[in-house]
Amino acid sequence: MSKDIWVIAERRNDEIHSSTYELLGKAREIAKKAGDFMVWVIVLSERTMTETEKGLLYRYGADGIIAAVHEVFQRFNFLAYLETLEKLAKEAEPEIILAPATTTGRTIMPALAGVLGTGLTADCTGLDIEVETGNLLQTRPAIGGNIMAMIKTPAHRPQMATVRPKTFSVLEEKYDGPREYREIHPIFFSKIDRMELVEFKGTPSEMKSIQDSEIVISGGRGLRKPENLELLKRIAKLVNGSVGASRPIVDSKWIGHECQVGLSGHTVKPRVYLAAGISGAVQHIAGMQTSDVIVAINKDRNAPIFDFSDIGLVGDASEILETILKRLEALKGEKVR
Ligand SMILES: Cc1cc2nc3c(=O)[nH]c(=O)nc-3n(C[C@H](O)[C@H](O)[C@H](O)COP(=O)(O)OP(=O)(O)OC[C@H]3O[C@@H](n4cnc5c(N)ncnc54)[C@H](O)[C@@H]3O)c2cc1C
Repeated sequence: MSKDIWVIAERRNDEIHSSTYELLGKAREIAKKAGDFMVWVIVLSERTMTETEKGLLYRYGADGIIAAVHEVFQRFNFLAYLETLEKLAKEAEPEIILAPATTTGRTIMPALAGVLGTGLTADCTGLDIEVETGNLLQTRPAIGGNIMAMIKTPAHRPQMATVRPKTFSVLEEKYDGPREYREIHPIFFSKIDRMELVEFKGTPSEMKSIQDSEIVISGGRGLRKPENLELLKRIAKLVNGSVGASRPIVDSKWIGHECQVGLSGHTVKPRVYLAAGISGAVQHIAGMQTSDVIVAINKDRNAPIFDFSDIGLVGDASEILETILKRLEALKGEKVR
């Protein structure tokens, strides 16, 4: 009998979020290495899935889909999610359960691990499998990001982990597996209406989120004053990118936490990451080191950020940013205010 790896899908704005496809890619890699695993995606939705949605999940690595359909899943409902996932997991007994470390994943996975009597490794940055034992090798930063811990769960099943979005890449080659589909319509036994959604506040929508952007223009303490963030914003707007930040300037309330890159912020993997006035502390690097091209601006030529950069510019951040801005404006032939 095959063993199962589950990926719990993240849905946002009625779509499967990219973090689900990233986890599917990693689950596929683990299944291939272990040999006898099947990869399932668990989708909790208020409606039946379309053929296009199913096709994408299969293409990106799923052998099968379990869709739990109920109107309550229109929004995240903790009790309904927990009851459904607990029941499914107790029936199917998967070996491994993975979920994105999003607000939903971070809320439901610890509770699910609790009711299943197993452990959870949160915010993993690497996953692998020990083929002989089937133990999941879960890597995550520890002690403020200064060491990487490798965690195994040999005595309990399922093995559960969350992984930050943008940590893994989606499968490049099309996967063509068995394509099983099961749909269930849960009946709830606990009082799921004990929780009421009072209000839903999305993140400010004037710019794309840093995790969804192909270009992230980030600033750190070397910007010296909040007004210089304006330069980052104008450059980001011209290149259709987003503004990121190091932790000190988020702590100083120059910009919101949704923009923080790093260990206690977000992980990003854009095509271009520009770090202006950021020293390159290990906790910041943890959130951006897999970006395709890293450009750093720093007045200190020995700043650690240059060890991780493809292009390094030594000089004053605001002066260099102004030059970049002028050049971009000239190239575009327009002035964006
Ligand atoms: C548990 C934990 C979690 C953390 N999580 C995060 C996280 O998620 N994200 C994060 O960023 N940090 C995080 N930190 C903080 C981290 O350790 C660093 O303190 C932080 O990243 C430093 O931010 P910075 O580079 O902006 O500032 P600094 O380290 O002060 O660096 C400023 C840089 O700007 C340069 N500079 C100064 N003036 C100029 C100028 N005029 N022009 C150009 N360059 C100039 C300096 O040479 C220096 O390199 C965390 C720390 C801990 C302990």
